[in-house]
Amino acid sequence: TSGPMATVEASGSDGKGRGVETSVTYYRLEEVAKRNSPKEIWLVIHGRVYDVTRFLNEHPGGEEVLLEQAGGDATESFEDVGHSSDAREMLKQYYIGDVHPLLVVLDLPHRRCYSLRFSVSLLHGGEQVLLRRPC
Ligand code: HEM
Repeated sequence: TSGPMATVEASGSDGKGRGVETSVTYYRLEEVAKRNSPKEIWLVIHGRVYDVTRFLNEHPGGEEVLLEQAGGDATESFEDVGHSSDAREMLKQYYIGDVHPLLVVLDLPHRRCYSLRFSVSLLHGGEQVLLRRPC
């Protein structure tokens, strides 16, 4: 299979009488893993998927570090650098969807080692969960 696993649209009220609509596209980890070359680079940071292809030659930290993380979970390396709030703000322009939490969990028994973070809430702003089996 290919393409995003699902797009979930939700609408509701924000409690102040205003309508709120949210749309989240969920990707399988295998889909992300394919985008691992300079032609197309996707990264996962805190359970969110970013297409950083057009950011590659603009990254102040260089292309190399992004290529190293391409197609995988870059949460730890992104946080280790101590990126500024400006850098965190920039993430938004490259956001394309989320990693689906349930699929990630189901896939774990097949993996020898892993370190995965994702947000539990269907909508944004949920708790972060870290699942880890060290290599
Ligand atoms: C879309 C994701 C990313 C964005 C938007 C981003 C953005 C930035 C920005 C704006 C800076 C300048 C310093 C700052 O404002 O903090 C920076 C520096 C840097 N970034 Fe990233 N970055 C991303 C991903 C990564 C990843 C995955 C790594 C992996 C190691 C990384 C490593 C670095 C390094 C080493 C520097 C240089 C720090 C320095 O020279 O002081 N970045 N990045």
